[in-house]
Amino acid sequence: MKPSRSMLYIPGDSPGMIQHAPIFGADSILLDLEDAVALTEKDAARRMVAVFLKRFDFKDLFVTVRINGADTEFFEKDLEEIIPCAPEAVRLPKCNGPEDVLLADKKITEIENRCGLPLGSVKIHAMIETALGLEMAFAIASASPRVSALTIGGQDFTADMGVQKTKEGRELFYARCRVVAAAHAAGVDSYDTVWADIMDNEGLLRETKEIVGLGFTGKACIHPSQIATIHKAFMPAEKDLRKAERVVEAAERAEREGKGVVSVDDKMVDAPVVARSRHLLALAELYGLKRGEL
Ligand SMILES: CC(=O)SCCNC(=O)CCNC(=O)[C@H](O)C(C)(C)COP(=O)(O)OP(=O)(O)OC[C@H]1O[C@@H](n2cnc3c(N)ncnc32)[C@H](O)[C@@H]1OP(=O)(O)O
Ligand SMILES: O=C([O-])CC(=O)C(=O)O
Ligand SMILES: [Mg+2]
Repeated sequence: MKPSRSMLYIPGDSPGMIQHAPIFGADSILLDLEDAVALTEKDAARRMVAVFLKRFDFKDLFVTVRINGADTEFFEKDLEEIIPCAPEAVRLPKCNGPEDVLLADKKITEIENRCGLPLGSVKIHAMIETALGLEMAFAIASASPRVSALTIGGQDFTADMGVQKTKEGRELFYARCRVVAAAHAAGVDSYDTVWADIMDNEGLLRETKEIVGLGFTGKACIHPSQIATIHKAFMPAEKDLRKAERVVEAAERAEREGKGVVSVDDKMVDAPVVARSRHLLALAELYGLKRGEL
């Protein structure tokens, strides 16, 4: 298993940015054909992204492409040109219900068949960007086995709701909770929305710690300088890891000694506490902390 904490957006019509993608240290990248690309550049961007997917060595980066929405004239063309190049996933913006996923799924299946690609190999990351999409979040996440992540687009969601997007993010709190729970219930990953202020990495760190606390498995970003901050926020705090180690040790000792319940730091340790502790230790290891390094 590889970490999937950071996903860097790169405009699909910026070859200079795309060619540097492997050096930034992101876990994944998102070549954008949607809102980062002007209407007049849509065809050129699509062609450019297809050429990069075919010819460029992205090393071990997880490469996804954000196509244009099912309600646009670009949707079919995007799928026709991008799927044969076999990106790991396509991000589907503005999903309002399972029918949007099913439409993309059907088209992708046709193209995979035609091109001799393994069926189901190109995944869908479905974006929740409207109030209607939010109400349908679980149905969207479970519409097809091709969906491997739900993501929230905070700019579009707040625009749809007619509210302002703030750094504190109260207006997104319910939507974030609902998206992350729907994703988890469907057994898929969850990506939080971008932090728009590229000069304010302190704010990004605070926000990322919050969304990690809600259970998101990753966060999108728009600038290479945001990647390290996101990774820092995903790493569990040292004091929490030390506590988790004590909990797991105590639980293993109790099991050897045939005891049901033990206490650590004067607090009862039961099965969910042990499960959470093991999960935290596993995450730290996934994010690069070696055993015994604490
Ligand atoms: C609401 C939404 O849908 S958000 C998602 C869509 N938006 C995007 O994809 C935007 C992605 N980000 C960007 O395009 C840019 O970061 C911008 C326009 C916000 C700022 O760009 P710049 O003003 O060039 O930033 P800056 O001067 O700090 O860039 C420094 C270097 O990083 C590069 N860089 C900046 N952003 C990125 C990026 N996302 N990916 C790769 N390289 C990047 C620049 O090309 C520049 O490289 P250079 O030194 O070789 O010339
Ligand atoms: O993925 C994101 O956060 C960017 C986006 O489309 C939005 O905020 O509407
Ligand atoms: Mg959006």
